[in-house]
Amino acid sequence: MIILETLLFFGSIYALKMLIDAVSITISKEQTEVEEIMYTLVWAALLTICYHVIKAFSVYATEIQSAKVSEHLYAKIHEKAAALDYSFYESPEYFDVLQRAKESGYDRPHAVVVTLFDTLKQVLGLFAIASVIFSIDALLLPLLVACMLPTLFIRIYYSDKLNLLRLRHTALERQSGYFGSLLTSENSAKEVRLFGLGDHFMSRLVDIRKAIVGERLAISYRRTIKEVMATVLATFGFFACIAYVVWGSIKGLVTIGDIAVFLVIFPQVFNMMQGVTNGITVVYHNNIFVKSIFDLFDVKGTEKRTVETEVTIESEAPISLELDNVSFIYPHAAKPTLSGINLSFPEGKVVAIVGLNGAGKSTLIKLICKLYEPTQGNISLGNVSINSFPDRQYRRYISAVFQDFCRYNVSVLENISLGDISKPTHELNKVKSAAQRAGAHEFIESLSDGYDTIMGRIFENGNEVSIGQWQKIAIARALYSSSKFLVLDEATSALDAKSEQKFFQELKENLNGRGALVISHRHSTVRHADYIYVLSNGKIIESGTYEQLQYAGGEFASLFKKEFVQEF
Ligand SMILES: Nc1ncnc2c1ncn2[C@@H]1O[C@H](COP(=O)(O)OP(=O)(O)OP(=O)(O)O)[C@@H](O)[C@H]1O
Repeated sequence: MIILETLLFFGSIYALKMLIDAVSITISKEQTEVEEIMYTLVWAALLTICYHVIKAFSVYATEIQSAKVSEHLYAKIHEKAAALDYSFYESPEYFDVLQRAKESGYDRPHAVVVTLFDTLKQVLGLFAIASVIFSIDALLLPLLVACMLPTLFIRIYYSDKLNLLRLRHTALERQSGYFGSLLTSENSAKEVRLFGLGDHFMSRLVDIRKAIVGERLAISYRRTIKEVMATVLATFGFFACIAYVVWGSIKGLVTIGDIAVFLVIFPQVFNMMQGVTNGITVVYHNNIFVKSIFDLFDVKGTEKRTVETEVTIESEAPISLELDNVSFIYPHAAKPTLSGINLSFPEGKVVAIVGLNGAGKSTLIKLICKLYEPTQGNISLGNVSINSFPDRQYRRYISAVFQDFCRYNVSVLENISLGDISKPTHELNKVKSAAQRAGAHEFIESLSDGYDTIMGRIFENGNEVSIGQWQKIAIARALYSSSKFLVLDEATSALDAKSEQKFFQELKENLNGRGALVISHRHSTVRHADYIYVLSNGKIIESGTYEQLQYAGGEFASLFKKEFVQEF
């Protein structure tokens, strides 16, 4: 379409020149050649109409193309971010790459496509015009090109400078985004008001923004000065070309049609050359941003073996998840968080892990959920190393309620059924049963639309519920899955005492033969466990049944004695 559009443009210009020449011949011969004039006039009109029709459709085609490219890349960015290992969320460098890709995600590819087509059109148009100009005088063309080159070089030079600045500023941009979100998000709204932190965070935000914008504007200022100089130079050059052609017409070297056409197309050449220079600069500039997207696509997963073939666990008896001498050190951390952990987590049993803050309990859960690999030792499921399982298959065996569980702003039904998206969607009976076991059914029924109620306040008609009620939904989500093991990391911390007691009293029955790994600081929770491990500074220091540990009078007994007294 662009080629057709250019040919039509060139054709209409040429028909115009023929028309002027026909008119000037008529005047010089002092005889009227109406037929010839009408003929070229009709041609010029037809070509101009076709040119405008094709041009309109060409704009539409570009819109389709750019929308498709943008949507595709936008989807790919999110797909890539979701597919990367959890460990990437430990790395500030990854967040920088992700931030740059997200920044460039939607607008930049669109801008590249639109500008690319636009510039291509301008270049083809220039070729068409160049041939006309060439036919007037061969010297004009190189002169015109030379006029525009300094502007092009200056813009490319400063695009590079701005990009280097952008790379240097990514971390600052993230910081400013962070302080911005503290000022605007619901999560921080209460504390910001209560502690009067608004002005404090605002001044941090303003300082960062000043540093970012100040440097950027300083570069833009230097670029503007140089551009003005180059444009003045180019304009002198263009007017020198006009003088040259006018002089040629006085000498009788060019026809009236030629000079008329030159004067008609001259402003267009000027604009087109400006357009091409702008286009090349914009494509170059935006391409730097688009490169950020490909930098994200190039991020490789960790060195983990990727297993494709599913494993069959050959055991009729209940299986067990075993940790054998497992140690773990976080990337960039100085010392291990877990050392020499031996632990058994059998199907059908409730196992508890207790320990002080920072003992390594949540880290242990991350290893069990295969979000990290142990630095040493082995984790096996049904006597098969978990490294032999494809991630997807392994995670079908485990469901979890994390301390920082997700609050999905979708319907209650969807919220719970997200626990197992492989099940036929929205099996209301199974969802209800999970909600009943989590103690959530009653409050769900009291919501305006029951299980169809949209949760959270982000979307229209959303219903906010209490944190404890959100936690019950998260528990229902985990119970809805058909996994063989359930991990509960402080999963009942927001439940009222009555609900928590009921939940743990009925846990065994509600587990339907699954295993449950419970992390809790509460005595009332731990005492329901079949077996307890005590973790301290990343090591298991005691293990046994509740009675054995109380009797032993060690760390566990001293940890829970006080609370025991308080509770009763
Ligand atoms: N992402 C991380 N990178 C580096 N070190 C970490 C990371 N997360 C936790 N740690 C370190 O590991 C230690 C154990 O943390 P973990 O969250 O496993 O403790 P926990 O026993 O679950 O504590 P709590 O009872 O407070 O939830 C912490 O002291 C912390 O220093």
